[in-house]
Amino acid sequence: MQIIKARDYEDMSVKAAEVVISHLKQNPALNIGFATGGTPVGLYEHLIEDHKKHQTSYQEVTSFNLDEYIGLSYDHPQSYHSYMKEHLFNHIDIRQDQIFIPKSNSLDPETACAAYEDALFTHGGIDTQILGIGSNGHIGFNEPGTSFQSNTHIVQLEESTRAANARYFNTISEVPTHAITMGIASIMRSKEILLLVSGQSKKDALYHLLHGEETEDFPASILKRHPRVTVIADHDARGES
Ligand SMILES: N[C@@H]1[C@@H](O)[C@H](O)[C@@H](COP(=O)(O)O)O[C@@H]1O
Repeated sequence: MQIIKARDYEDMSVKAAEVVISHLKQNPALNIGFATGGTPVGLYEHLIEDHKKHQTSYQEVTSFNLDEYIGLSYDHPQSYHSYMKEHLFNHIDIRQDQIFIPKSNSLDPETACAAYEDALFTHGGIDTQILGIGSNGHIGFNEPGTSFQSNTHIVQLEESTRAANARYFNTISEVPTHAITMGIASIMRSKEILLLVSGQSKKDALYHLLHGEETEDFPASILKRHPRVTVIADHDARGES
């Protein structure tokens, strides 16, 4: 696990964008795994800025998102479909038919999960997976206790996760209780993983990741087994004085 030390959120975002852009330069047909949440917003801003300034193209890119809520329409402002449009896809030249986000509103979500795994496989898997981390160690929406062997699956969200995400909704009761997420095994099949960690609220999670044991009770701990993980963590998340 390589650790890149960033000063603050902005520095973390710039450094993350540099990594993604360098991967895109090496492989314009990169398969990118995107994350949502507050953490990668700055990275996406820098990707958009770079696209406008240097015409870095996404026309050959295929994208896969980690997760999507069940029970929100795709055009609900807090759906991850809307998030990705607002924060990235509406501002770059990615092809609509190359965007994959779990079809959480399917009549048959189990089949949608299997179809998502098929799409990942058919496209040759993810080259560069961007990840955030929940304060309980969740990655994607894989809550503590999720099997390390899990593929894309339906999850019930922990109350702490719903509470953390309630800031985007009017009340916590509006936060969905379930989601579809890529599983731990699906994430681990990515060729390279870029984990972004920012802020004091993630300090304990980062400490656990770096120094704690590998356990399904802390999903991110599996990342130690992956041969190519880069963690970009800012000063507050590292908790250094
Ligand atoms: N499903 C998302 C994750 O993909 C994200 O990485 C994490 C941290 O979110 P944030 O970056 O807002 O702290 O929790 C959310 O619930």
